[in-house]
Amino acid sequence: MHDIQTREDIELLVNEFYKKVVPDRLIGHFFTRVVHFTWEEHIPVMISFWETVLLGQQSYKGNPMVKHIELDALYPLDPLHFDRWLYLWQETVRQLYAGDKANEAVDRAHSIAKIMKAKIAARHLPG
Ligand code: HEM
Repeated sequence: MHDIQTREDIELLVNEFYKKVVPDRLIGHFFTRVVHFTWEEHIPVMISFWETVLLGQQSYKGNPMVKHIELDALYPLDPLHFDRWLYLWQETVRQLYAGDKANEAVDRAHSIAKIMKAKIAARHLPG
């Protein structure tokens, strides 16, 4: 088993991740019913995001925080959704890759999710 080294490695990771996400009972509906995006556009954005995070390519220019605040307004995102997302992400990374970048993919997802969860939870407070 090798480490994550190229955009193609990330492409496989993202595609395999979504094979688990789409039929998932807890979070699949966000991708199939809540948002109306096209996979042809979304997949390359996700690949670029992880290429930027892990391989330093600067190919992603966007704001995931804003996207998820908008998503939460359409259908409330709660901690269980984040836990499920992270579980499936970690499972997919571990199935495919081993090494520093693979560890980083898991760790960075957890730290980004923690920030997203906190910002979204704060928006759910009254007042
Ligand atoms: C509760 C867990 C999550 C759910 C249900 C979820 C769902 C989604 C959905 C439906 C979109 C498409 C939004 C749109 O195009 O309108 C999206 C975009 C995205 N998500 Fe998540 N997400 C979750 C957690 C995360 C986490 C933890 C990360 C990062 C580690 C992440 C990274 C991204 C990125 C980079 C995009 C693309 C934003 C853009 O278009 O610029 N997501 N997510």
